[in-house]
Amino acid sequence: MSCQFITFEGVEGAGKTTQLNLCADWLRSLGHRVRITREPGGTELGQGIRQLFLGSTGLDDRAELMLLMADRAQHVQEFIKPSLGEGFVVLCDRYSDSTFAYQGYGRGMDWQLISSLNQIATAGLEPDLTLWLDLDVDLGLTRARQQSQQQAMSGDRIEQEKIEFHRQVGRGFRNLSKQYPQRIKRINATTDIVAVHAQIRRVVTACLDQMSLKT
Ligand SMILES: Nc1ncnc2c1ncn2[C@@H]1O[C@H](COP(=O)(O)OP(=O)(O)O)[C@@H](O)[C@H]1O
Ligand SMILES: Cc1cn([C@H]2C[C@H](O)[C@@H](COP(=O)(O)OP(=O)(O)O)O2)c(=O)[nH]c1=O
Repeated sequence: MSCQFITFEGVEGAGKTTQLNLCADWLRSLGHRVRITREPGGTELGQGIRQLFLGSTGLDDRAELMLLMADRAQHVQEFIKPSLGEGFVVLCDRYSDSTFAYQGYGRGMDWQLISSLNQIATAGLEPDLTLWLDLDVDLGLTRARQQSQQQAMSGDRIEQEKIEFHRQVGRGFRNLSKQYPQRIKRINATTDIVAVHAQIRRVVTACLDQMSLKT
């Protein structure tokens, strides 16, 4: 297993962005060349898609899914693949697992439909490692809503979904981690920021060590 493409996943407010930034700083301090990015919104096209995705009212489920897939297709071709090709470690805030969790489990959309579209969008590119920040949905939403309040913003369209939607998303990530135990590593995100980062260091170090054993 290579360890160059790492994704961060989890429910709203799980700490993905905070941990991704800490992980990037740490990897850079070890001498790795790192690029950070996110979905939706990792390219110029994607920034427009992100606004439509988070801000539209009355968005149809299939339209929502295809916006996400258009974002991903552009992101993979324009940013992720070239960065990997240049030898960067790419840390990405959300990727395909979010679609299976939110649109699959949350919205109840057809799994096969998502898989087929995702295969087209990613051209088969899967993460080498996925860090699943496992946090109780209610706690995550509390954190996310506090953050929105501090920034004097109302939560986005997804954050405002009803609690049962978010619970389904949480179940989705749990089931995905069972389905892909080699790739998806669970991180206990209930502890403080430093302790969560320490867990991530251990998992990423193990992944990097495995890679160097194979080269
Ligand atoms: N381990 C933690 N304990 C308490 N608060 C945290 C922790 N990690 C992040 N936060 C806070 O929770 C909020 C959401 O964190 P963020 O990293 O943006 O999560 P996400 O990207 O998963 O939505 C922020 O205000 C952040 O400072
Ligand atoms: C990538 C992706 C994101 N999303 C949602 C999850 C988030 O609510 C939103 C992205 O917002 P973002 O601010 O990146 O999430 P967070 O606040 O958790 O860091 O998009 C999907 O529904 N499906 C997807 O495939």
